[in-house]
Amino acid sequence: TQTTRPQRMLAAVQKNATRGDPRSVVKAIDQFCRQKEWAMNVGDEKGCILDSVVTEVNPATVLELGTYCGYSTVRIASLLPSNAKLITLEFNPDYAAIARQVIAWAGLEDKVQLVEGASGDWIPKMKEKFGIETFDLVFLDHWKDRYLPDTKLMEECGLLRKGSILLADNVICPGTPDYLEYIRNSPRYKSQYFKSHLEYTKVEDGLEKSVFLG
Ligand SMILES: Nc1ncnc2c1ncn2CCCCCNC(=O)c1cc(-c2ccc(F)cc2)cc(O)c1O
Ligand SMILES: [Mg+2]
Repeated sequence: TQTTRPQRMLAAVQKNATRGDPRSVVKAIDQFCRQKEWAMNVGDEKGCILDSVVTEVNPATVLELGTYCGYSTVRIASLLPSNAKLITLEFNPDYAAIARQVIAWAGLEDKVQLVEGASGDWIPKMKEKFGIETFDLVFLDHWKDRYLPDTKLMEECGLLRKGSILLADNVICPGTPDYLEYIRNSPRYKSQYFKSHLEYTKVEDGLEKSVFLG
């Protein structure tokens, strides 16, 4: 029977990457996506911007919305200090099953909690279920029409503190116009656009980094 693209991506990781070596996992996925099949990972170009933001923030608590196959999960978790926690939400159980194996191959399962379900359902439960006060960094990479409602939800649930950083993928392609309009015009955020390209292509895309001012 036919395998899925995430299954073929995992096979490429298990074939070409070294267990316990997150950089080799990232490299194997990028090679698979450039040489074999495009896939919607944040990719190597935007991934470097992601890395620089994670390193600058040095977060103790991270929320990732939209795990997919775990590529950005591995990039982020590999840069976290030992006591830091990354919670990643994935709606699609098939993607989640692959992501768990990718994260395990990278040896990062102790830093990552992958939760299956919709962001709108889980954001209100973060404090009670995971003992989270606030998130130092949120990486938005899920349904593009959920970026705005989920940001408002995080504000309402008190999950953001003065200085919390939101980093949003795909603000140009596929695009998140309502989110951009809100976050760039709200007096409660200071935003910065990092121009880049849609993963593995020459199409323009970028990351929007926003600081919550409280
Ligand atoms: N916990 C949760 N709650 C709600 N939704 C949830 C979720 N967990 C997952 N999802 C559902 C997200 C499904 C994937 C989201 N990402 C995308 O849709 C995405 C698409 C492109 C793309 C660009 C140009 C093209 F021509 C085609 C595709 C690129 C990207 O970098 C993307 O991140
Ligand atoms: Mg994306």
